[in-house]
Amino acid sequence: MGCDEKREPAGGKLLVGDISALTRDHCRMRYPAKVERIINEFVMGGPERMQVVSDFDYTITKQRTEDGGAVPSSFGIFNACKSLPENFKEETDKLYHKYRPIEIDPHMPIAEKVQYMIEWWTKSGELTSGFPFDQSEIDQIASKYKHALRDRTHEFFGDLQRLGIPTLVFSAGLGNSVVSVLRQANVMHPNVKVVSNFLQFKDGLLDGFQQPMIHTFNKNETVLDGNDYYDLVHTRDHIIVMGDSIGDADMASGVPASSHILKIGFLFDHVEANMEKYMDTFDIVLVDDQTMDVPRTLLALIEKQHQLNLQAGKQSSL
Ligand SMILES: C[n+]1cn([C@@H]2O[C@H](COP(=O)(O)OP(=O)(O)O)[C@@H](O)[C@H]2O)c2nc(N)[nH]c(=O)c21
Ligand SMILES: [Mg+2]
Repeated sequence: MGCDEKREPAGGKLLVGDISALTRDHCRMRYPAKVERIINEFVMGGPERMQVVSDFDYTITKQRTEDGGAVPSSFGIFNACKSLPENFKEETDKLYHKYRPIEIDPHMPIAEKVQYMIEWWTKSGELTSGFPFDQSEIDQIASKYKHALRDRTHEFFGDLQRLGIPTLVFSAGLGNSVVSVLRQANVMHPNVKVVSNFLQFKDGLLDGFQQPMIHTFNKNETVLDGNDYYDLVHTRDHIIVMGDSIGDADMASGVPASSHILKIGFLFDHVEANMEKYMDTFDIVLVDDQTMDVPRTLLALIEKQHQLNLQAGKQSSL
């Protein structure tokens, strides 16, 4: 805690009880006072100290659509492509049934799981090898799902661009699908970076995934170490993390310990059974909220104060 704590936004300290998006029934917080403190830090620090880190599948895409239609994951979009070899789906399904239970096993230590995840992504990469493939196939399937993003996603990415806030979309899925959906939804602005597994080609044929491999348990800022994006964000110590899985809450691990991190979790499946764990893990838990309204509210508060500061700066220089 620095001397920032004694400073307050121009209109006085913000209270969570006065922020209507945070007082709605489906918005839960275990420690509202902590959320309030972080929001005030964010507002005082301004956009130049902010960064956003978001999961893709079922965080940027919806967990539930109006027409009840299922939204495929990024791997699911690839699996729906027509030119995959006959046995591809069968073989990757076998891997899924073997490794998925390990990924979500509540009893196995993470260190042990990591080896299995490396095995899974490696074998999946091997199956994704040795046949011709065109990105346009992914684009065609992805175009059907560009409307399956959370309501006001377009506005949210617009806010982030206007405020110049670096936004990392982190996915242990397939980057080619992630970028295709984001591009076709017109939100792939220059401030947006996708870190994920991208297809690799050799001699005109698929050759697995590019390095570094991003799997469930290294999906955090430590894998960025040393790359350009790390240089861009490592001084931005005010971080909004958004995800739908418990593991997503760790996406900002690797940033300096002094950072202020606000974790937003979207909870949809088995709400009762999962609530306790989500409340332990995320600062704000949004239950069946298929919008970007809460993160947008935070950005609006930051922008309002920023504009007041700019105006005050102009007046004092007159
Ligand atoms: C290697 N591999 C991993 N997965 C799953 O893809 C998920 C991608 O991880 P994520 O990016 O954290 O996405 P999420 O938002 O869906 O959690 C992992 O959690 C795995 O369960 C996979 N799913 C499919 N269909 N095929 C694969 O080859 C495959
Ligand atoms: Mg997800």
